[in-house]
Amino acid sequence: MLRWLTAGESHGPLLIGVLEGLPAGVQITTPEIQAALARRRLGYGRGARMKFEQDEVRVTGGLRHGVSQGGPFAVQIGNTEWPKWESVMSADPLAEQVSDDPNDKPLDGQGRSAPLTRPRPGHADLVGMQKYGFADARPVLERASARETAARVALGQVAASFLEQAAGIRLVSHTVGIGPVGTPDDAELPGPDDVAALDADPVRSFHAPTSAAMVAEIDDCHKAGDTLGGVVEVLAYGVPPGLGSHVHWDRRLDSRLAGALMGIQAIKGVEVGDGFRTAARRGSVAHDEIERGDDGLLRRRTDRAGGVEGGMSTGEILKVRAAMKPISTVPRALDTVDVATGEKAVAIHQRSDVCAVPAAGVVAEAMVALVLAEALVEKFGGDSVPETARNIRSYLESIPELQKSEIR
Ligand SMILES: Cc1cc2nc3c(=O)[nH]c(=O)nc-3n(C[C@H](O)[C@H](O)[C@H](O)COP(=O)(O)O)c2cc1C
Ligand SMILES: C=C(O[C@@H]1CC(C(=O)O)=C[C@@H](OP(=O)(O)O)[C@H]1O)C(=O)O
Repeated sequence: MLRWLTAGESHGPLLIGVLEGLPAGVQITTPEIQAALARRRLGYGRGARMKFEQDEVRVTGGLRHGVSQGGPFAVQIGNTEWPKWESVMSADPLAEQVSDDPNDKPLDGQGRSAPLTRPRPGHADLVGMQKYGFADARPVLERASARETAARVALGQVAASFLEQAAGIRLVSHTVGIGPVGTPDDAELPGPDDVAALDADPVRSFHAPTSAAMVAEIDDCHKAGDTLGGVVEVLAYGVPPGLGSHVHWDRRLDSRLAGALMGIQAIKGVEVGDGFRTAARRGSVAHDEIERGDDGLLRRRTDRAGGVEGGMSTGEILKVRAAMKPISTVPRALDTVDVATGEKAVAIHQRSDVCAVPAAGVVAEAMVALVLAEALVEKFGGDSVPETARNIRSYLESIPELQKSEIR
């Protein structure tokens, strides 16, 4: 069983990620995790914080000399902004605190401690205050913030290394929509060797004309004091048939992928394969017909299903999309109510991303890596990478000749 947890606040000293159940023998280094985190900070339209925030990575468990040891993998990601937030986010009571009320904030002379009482529509502020009994949105936004996704990307990089080393599975993510600008449906799909080119594109698009239109849309939106969402796609190459299961809803690979992707801040919709587009087709052109190739292997003529049938991977390219709503901290601030006075107000805004869709793609890739790694460990077990790899080989060999299919 593979499990993962994150902890830490957006403006706290650091984030923590723990991955438990990882086999021994995964080769991974701190600079590789650092590089994965740098990819998450990429993307035209991100705000001021991403320019100066340096993710300070420290692996504190599970790794020795660049190789996983079978125990829980633990990573810390320091927030370089922490010195400015030390008193606002102090874990312990401050010496100058005068009240016992946990909602009373001591002044730190920087204005950061002022209670946030003008909840932003679309963020977790208001309902989080109601639910947890806070008079201030600070503690809510600190954990609702997508800063937390840095920890997931660090863990996802470990999962991705395991997938590649044990099973030859490689992942790619790219942006397919920003606001109203979308990549044409017949555009070429990026492959695993295109990751560097994608990371070099300002919006992580694989289609040059669309990329330019996306950048123009972000510029336009920025000028208008507004924000944007969009759609990202994650592709996994080399996934063997049989991950997940048809036998129970919570064992289905598509259900687990959808849950993991919907668990990313601001994701409002998930598609597996052609998803909603398939719903508009007739059955004769909605499914992937099966044929036998000259090499004797079965294959699908198309991949409309996105590599999942009956809740199990088919061996075709796994394709999932996630739709992100526009950033809710809108510079031209939205109407709200000041819950300290009951008066009409505009929502809090200090700084924010205009568009974080390219970063969300990197986070989505990490979530897919974690789900696939969990499904791989579940199906093939193994306490070490060679043992998992051996089990995969033995399973693939055991499939009867007339049922053997291509793995793409
Ligand atoms: C990579 C990434 C960056 C984000 N940056 C911001 C931001 O700068 N400002 C903001 O208000 N929301 C930002 N968000 C979105 C909020 O985290 C999200 O709207 C909030 O958690 C509420 O969304 P929910 O209703 O889906 O939980 C970002 C999300 C992601 C995935
Ligand atoms: C810090 C990150 O994203 C943050 C996500 C976020 C939000 O509300 O989700 C709000 C912004 O933070 P701040 O309010 O401190 O400027 C983003 O910068 C990150 O991705 O590392």
